Amino acid sequence: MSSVFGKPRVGSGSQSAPLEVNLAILGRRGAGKSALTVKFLTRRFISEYDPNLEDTYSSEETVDHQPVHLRVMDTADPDTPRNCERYLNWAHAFLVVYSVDSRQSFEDSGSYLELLALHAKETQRSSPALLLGNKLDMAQYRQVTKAEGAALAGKFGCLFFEVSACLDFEHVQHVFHEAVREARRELEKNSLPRPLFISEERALPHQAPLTARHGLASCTFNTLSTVSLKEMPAVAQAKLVTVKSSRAQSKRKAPTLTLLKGFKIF
Ligand SMILES: Nc1nc2c(ncn2[C@@H]2O[C@H](COP(=O)(O)OP(=O)(O)OP(=O)(O)O)[C@@H](O)[C@H]2O)c(=O)[nH]1
Repeated sequence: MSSVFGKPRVGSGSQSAPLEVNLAILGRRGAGKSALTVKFLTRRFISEYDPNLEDTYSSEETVDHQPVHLRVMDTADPDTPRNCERYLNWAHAFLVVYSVDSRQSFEDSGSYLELLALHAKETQRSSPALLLGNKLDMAQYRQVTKAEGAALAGKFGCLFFEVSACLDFEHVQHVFHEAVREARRELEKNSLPRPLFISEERALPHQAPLTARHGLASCTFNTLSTVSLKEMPAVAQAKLVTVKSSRAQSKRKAPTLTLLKGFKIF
């Protein structure tokens, strides 16, 4: 299992091994994280999910003619984010989702973006985030304007899209592929040769864990509670379900699809 979650590889052409990209979907409960994930993987909109299940799915994609092994973690933070390090340290890119008909979900998305910014500062390693205003089909009940979404994204320097999990698949796919492109850019940047330093070996001063220094892994999220790192499950324990999108898209080839969050898709 550990090899499944191994080190990312950056390839440049279709001949090379697939690029491996881990993508985490964050957002308040009910924002539509599962619906978007399932839409992307299967082209279908499914309206009911078990909100307490968190799964990581795997899909073979082709982005800009390059094969990509994409893993998508559909997170399920309870009312307060818990054990955020499980995705902060795992993902190469993040989709932060709010619902255009929920002001509260928009505010929470801002807190998630702050959490990501703080983590990037702390680790000196930034992972791109994309902000998604979901449920565009519910625009008549808007509580968040498009301009507000764009402004929040601008504040954190991330891409912004309004989408709907129950409208066209192509738009949702485009957003996921944009996340792959962003992750790829970052991975390529990090894989550039770095200057070589030869320094005297010295014991590192004791470093307090990230949690203790900035309260980051404790995921203080507005008024949220503190979380013990010991509770954090290893990512490799996450259930991995492989959905090949080409098969998923064909009813004939895949009469019964792999279960997603306990739901059979026919
Ligand atoms: N109209 C509409 N409803 C949506 C859309 N996306 C999700 N929903 C509905 O919103 C509700 C919540 O969607 P989920 O996908 O379960 O949301 P989530 O963010 O995964 O929530 P948790 O699983 O609780 O973390 C469900 O009833 C979905 O059917 C959308 O784009 N449009």
